[in-house]
Amino acid sequence: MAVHVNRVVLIGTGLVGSSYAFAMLNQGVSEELVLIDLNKEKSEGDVMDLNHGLAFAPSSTRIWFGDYEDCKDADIVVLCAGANQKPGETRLDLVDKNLKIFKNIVKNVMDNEFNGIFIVATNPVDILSYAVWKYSGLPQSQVIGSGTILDTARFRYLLAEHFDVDTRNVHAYIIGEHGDTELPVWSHADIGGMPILDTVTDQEVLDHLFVSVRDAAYQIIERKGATYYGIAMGLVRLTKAIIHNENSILTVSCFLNGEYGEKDVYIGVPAIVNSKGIKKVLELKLNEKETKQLKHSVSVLKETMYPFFKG
Ligand SMILES: NC(=O)C1=CN([C@@H]2O[C@H](COP(=O)(O)OP(=O)(O)OC[C@H]3O[C@@H](n4cnc5c(N)ncnc54)[C@H](O)[C@@H]3O)[C@@H](O)[C@H]2O)C=CC1
Ligand SMILES: CC(=O)C(=O)O
Repeated sequence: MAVHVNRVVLIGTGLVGSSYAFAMLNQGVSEELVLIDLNKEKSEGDVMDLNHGLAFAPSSTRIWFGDYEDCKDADIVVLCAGANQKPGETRLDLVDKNLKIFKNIVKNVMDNEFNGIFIVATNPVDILSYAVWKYSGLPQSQVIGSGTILDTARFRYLLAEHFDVDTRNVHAYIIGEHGDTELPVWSHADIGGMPILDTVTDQEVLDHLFVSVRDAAYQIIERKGATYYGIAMGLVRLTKAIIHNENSILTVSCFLNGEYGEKDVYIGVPAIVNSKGIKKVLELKLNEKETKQLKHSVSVLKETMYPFFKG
């Protein structure tokens, strides 16, 4: 019997993509990593540079500059190609430009009979995940957006700082659009089994923590032009959940088909992720305020994307 060699194809090796490739190598996640980008020179340079680090990696990875034919045998295709936000731009402002880029990329991938899992990182990530599902014709379970994986990580970090505990002991989710209408699920946030709302009752403190999460990307973009390390590590976490068939719960952008009373939208919610992709969307019991906020987030996404998909 032939031994399966796991292969990840990364399309878009800019700041996010190359940080992802670096993190993949450092964590020894896949046996093969293929880089594709319009900017061939830059990508070839990355391949050389990454290969020179192999002697220090925890396990061996074959890395090369490839083309769309390499998608045929891939387990995962990670999409980081496209425009990023300039200072003052929202993620939704990128929709037109990046949808055009994605139509082309997804066609090239599917022309090579790809039947693995798509991971989408490019913004606006919820709308582009919906687009990848539509353009590819793959089942919804095989298209996963990074959703609020990064926002949730930022939230956990800021809460950990506030309470002076290890980030990994904070259990709290940001859900909704990966963008300005996202929301914190305070009703299910706990540290070591103790609900945060039992300890903090000052709404101003809670609001300040959340706003710092929601606006983190703007703060970073103002300072250094782009964000990439946090998302790169989040994408690697997601890749590992798929490659190792982990059944891990992550806040990713997935298709809602009645969950939370919503349909026909990709949005960030907790879901179980394994080698088949999205195994199950978890439906948190939200309070009235959270339910309203999620509904608003869904409607903003639909209003933005439907003109591109519904004639
Ligand atoms: N989901 C999330 O949490 C996050 C998402 N992002 C998003 O990731 C995306 C990438 O950001 P950066 O890496 O900073 O941008 P970048 O400009 O550094 O890199 C984009 C890359 O895409 C390539 N590209 C463009 N069109 C292509 C095509 N048709 N085929 C192949 N490659 C193509 C470019 O040559 C470039 O190398 C942006 O949309 C950004 O907003 C960024 C941070 C967090
Ligand atoms: C750019 C972006 O989406 C983020 O850092 O959250």
